[in-house]
Amino acid sequence: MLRIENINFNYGKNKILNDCSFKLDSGIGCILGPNGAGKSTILKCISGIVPVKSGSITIDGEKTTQMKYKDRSRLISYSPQEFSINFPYTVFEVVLMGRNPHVNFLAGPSKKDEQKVTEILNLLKISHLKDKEFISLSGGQKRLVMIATALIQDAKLMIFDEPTSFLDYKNQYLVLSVIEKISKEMNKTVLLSLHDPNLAFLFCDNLFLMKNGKILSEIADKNSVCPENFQELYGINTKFADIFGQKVVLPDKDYLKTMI
Ligand SMILES: Nc1ncnc2c1ncn2[C@@H]1O[C@H](COP(=O)(O)OP(=O)(O)OP(=O)(O)O)[C@@H](O)[C@H]1O
Repeated sequence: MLRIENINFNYGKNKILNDCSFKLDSGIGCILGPNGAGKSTILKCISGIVPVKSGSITIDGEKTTQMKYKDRSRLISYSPQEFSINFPYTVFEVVLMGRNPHVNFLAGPSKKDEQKVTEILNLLKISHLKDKEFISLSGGQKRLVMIATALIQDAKLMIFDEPTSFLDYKNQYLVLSVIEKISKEMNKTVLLSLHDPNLAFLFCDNLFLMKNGKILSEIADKNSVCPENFQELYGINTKFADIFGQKVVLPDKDYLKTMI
C-alpha cells in the first residue's frame, strides 16, 4: 500500500529526514521516537504538506508527490499535531469541511454529507458539541473534532500526528479504538505517531522506530520489539512484561535514578 523509499528533507540547511524508507501494507502503523526525531516531518512529507527533497512516496504504486491536491486528499487524510481555526465556525461546520475533497464545488455538501457528520460525531461521543464554536472548545475537545474531520474525509490512508495528545485517559483509548474500528471495518490503512509505547503495543500492528531523522528498521513487527530497541531509541533501560496476553513496557526505575 504505502511505500516510502529513501526520502530526504531539509529545513533550510538542517537535514531533518535522512534516507528514510519503510512500507506499510495494511492495518495500523505507528512511528515511535524521541522528541525532535522527525516524526511530524515525515508525516507531513507523506501528506504532501511539505515537499520531499528526494526519494519516492507511493500508494498502491501511484506516486503521491505528483498528484493534484484534490486527488491526494481523497487518498490521504492528515490530522496535524497542532491546529488553529480563527473563524467562529461551529463544530458541525468544521467536521463538514472534512468532506471537501468529495464535495462538488458548485453544489456544496449534500444531505448525505451532513448525515455522515452526525454519524461521526456520535461515534466519537461529541454530538453534544455540534453547535458550539470550535474556538471555544478545550484542547482535548478540539483534538476529538479534528479526528472527526480526518475520519469523515474517508481517505484510503489516514495519517494522525499524535492523535492522543491533550486527551484524558479514557479519551485516548476511545480515539484509538475508533481509529482501530474504522481501519478494520472499512479496510483503511492508518499511519500515526504516538509517544506512549504501551498504546502502540495495544492498538498498532507495525512499529517504525525513528531517531535523528532515520527509521531504525524498515519493518518492525511489534512482537519483535525488545528492551534493546528502547535503549537505542530513548537511551533508557526498560522492562517488558506480558499482562493478560498484552505486551507492556515499563521504565527501569533504578536506571532512571542513575540519570538524575
Ligand atoms: N518549521 C520548522 N522550521 C525549522 N525546523 C523545524 C521546523 N519544524 C520542525 N523543525 C525541526 O525538525 C526536527 C524534527 O521535528 P519534528 O517536529 O518532525 O520532530 P518530532 O519527532 O515530531 O518531535 P516531537 O515528538 O517533539 O513532536 C526538529 O529538530 C525541529 O526543531
